[in-house]
Amino acid sequence: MNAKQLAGEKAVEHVKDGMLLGLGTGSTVYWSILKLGDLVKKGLNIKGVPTSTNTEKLAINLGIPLVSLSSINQLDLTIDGADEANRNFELIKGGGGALLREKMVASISRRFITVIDDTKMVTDLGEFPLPVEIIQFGWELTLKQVSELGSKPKLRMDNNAPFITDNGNYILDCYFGKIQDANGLKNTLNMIPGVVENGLFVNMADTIIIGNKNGSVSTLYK
Ligand SMILES: O=C(CO)[C@H](O)[C@H](O)COP(=O)(O)O
Repeated sequence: MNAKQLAGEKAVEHVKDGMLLGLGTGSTVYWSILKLGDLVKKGLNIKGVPTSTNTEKLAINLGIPLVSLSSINQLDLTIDGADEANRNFELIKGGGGALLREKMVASISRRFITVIDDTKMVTDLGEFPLPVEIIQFGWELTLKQVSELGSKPKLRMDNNAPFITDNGNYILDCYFGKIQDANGLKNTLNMIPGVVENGLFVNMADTIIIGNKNGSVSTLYK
């Protein structure tokens, strides 16, 4: 079993019958969703809110009942991946481009479990370029304003055309170097008018489940 599968499947042990779940996006939480699909077939009663069209399709194929974000006030638990995590439980997310919906879903979750492999646990955030979702209108201006904060933003591409998020927006991938004040940077970025949201998740994750190369799994609680 690979490290992502170990972490993804371990997280499902925290799921209880009757829960409303946030379903994250990516190749690690994929294993959680697969496992949930198995359990639903065996009678587990859960409902999920997907964080991307990819996750929505996967959940529908597996027979996991879904509800819309607008129809609920709170989720019991969200399971989602991350691109980097540190010991303060701060995360960089958005490598898969789903950061906006992921953050909206995480924001109404009583618990948020992050599932990662051991390569993603870091001392300082920032080696992974921070994804920033921006609107298409005037994107070059937004890129300039983000670069003035001390980063080197690059417009994310997909086969020679800009990558478009599920929300119809662009993504800037931004190298800031070591991120010392994740909360400050998160708030500063979101004050730029063309920025919709960024991939810094602060005070959201309460549990980090790490799949290790040697086949073990570590769980960190905040
Ligand atoms: O934030 C995300 C998508 O927007 C993913 O959770 C993150 O990119 C990790 O993905 P993976 O588990 O495939 O490495």
